[in-house]
Amino acid sequence: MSYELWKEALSLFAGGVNSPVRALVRPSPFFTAKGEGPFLITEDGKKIIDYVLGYGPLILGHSPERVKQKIKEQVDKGWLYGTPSRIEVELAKKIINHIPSAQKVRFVNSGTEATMNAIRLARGFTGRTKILKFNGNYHGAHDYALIEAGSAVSEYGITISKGVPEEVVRTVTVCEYNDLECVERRLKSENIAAVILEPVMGNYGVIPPEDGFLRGVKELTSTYGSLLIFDEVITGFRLDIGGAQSLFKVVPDLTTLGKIIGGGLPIGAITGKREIMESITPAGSVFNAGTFNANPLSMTAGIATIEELENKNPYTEINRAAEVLADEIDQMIKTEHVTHRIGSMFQFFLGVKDVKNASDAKITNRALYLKIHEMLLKEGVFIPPSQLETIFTSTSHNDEVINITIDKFKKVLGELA
Ligand SMILES: Cc1ncc(COP(=O)(O)O)c(C=O)c1O
Ligand SMILES: NCC(=O)CCC(=O)O
Repeated sequence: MSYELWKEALSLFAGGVNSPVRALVRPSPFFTAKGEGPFLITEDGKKIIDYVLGYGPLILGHSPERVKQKIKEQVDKGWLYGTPSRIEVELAKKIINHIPSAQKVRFVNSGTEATMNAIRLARGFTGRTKILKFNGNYHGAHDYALIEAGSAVSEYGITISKGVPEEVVRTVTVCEYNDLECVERRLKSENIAAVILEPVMGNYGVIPPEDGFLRGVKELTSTYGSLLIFDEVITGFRLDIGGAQSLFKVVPDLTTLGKIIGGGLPIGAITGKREIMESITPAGSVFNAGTFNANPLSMTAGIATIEELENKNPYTEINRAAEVLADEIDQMIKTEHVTHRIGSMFQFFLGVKDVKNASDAKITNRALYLKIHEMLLKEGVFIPPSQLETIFTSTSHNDEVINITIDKFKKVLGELA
């Protein structure tokens, strides 16, 4: 049973979990025994409609048949070689084929590793040290990313993580999202190696770039000799098969990927312009290595997932599911709020009127959001346990599932009114 496992977990893990966002589930975290299509089946035998989807990777829902089959076939061939393999070549070709900025690829094991290495690469390539990031953007859990970050960092009230050295903090400068003037000021006055950003914010609720913001940052970085890194760990292969950069037609110098490209298995990738990527070891001297880099099982699940996206082009369908649900919720909430949706990502902000950056979003009524999360979970619907995370749809969220979800929202919001 979940509750007994939770009690045990509290004695085994810091805060009972292995990633902090998971501890926020109310009234206490449920333990999952199985994932199937749009559902999580808990250790208590409850079937729950899942809009968290592993925090983004599961664009085809849980355990999609073809991906499962391909993983099983790969298991028969072994799951770690310590040598190059045909499958990493195949997945890299798919990424280069779809992502406009991608000319070469380095596979790593998480989004965190991807942005950490992309930042080192930008520093090594430009010979500069400073990085410009945006308040509330989340780039994983390494030192250079844990400064005014979104997601669980902000949810737990951490501005700069303890343990990050002062010297490191001084190498990172921060602007508000959508504030081009700030970007220009910083690029002018500080010697910046790279600007890193989420092309659509997905770690402070969903906050889209304003018209001209991404293009403006691109122009400014090229004027001042800095590199532009799009962190597409969430948006890559989700907003479009070519990521946000295809959707907005702005091509960065480097792109970090993760989540969907591993089909639900651990993965990350740094990709970008050939001449920059050539600085990575052993071609260049910006060091990267990893026992598990380009792991055969992750490569296989990634290829199978991208093949499904190529063959079925499900974007209209998953976007529509999100649109129907987001619109219904938007109309049901009678108090002041904002709903942002882009493609199959959305989130609602309670008690605010206009949200264009993390400072605007900071004052949303998070306690009420959590209450809604808790009441929905009781009804069998799992939305993220934090206002700052994104609600995702997948190809498994069909009309029936969406309609059930709408009814559950109606019930919960009705009870709260
Ligand atoms: C935009 C972005 N970058 C990086 C990361 C870190 O990825 P990982 O959790 O795989 O380390 C995340 C995780 O959610 C993310 O959303
Ligand atoms: N939006 C942040 C994440 O998706 C990360 C998940 C985790 O840290 O467990």
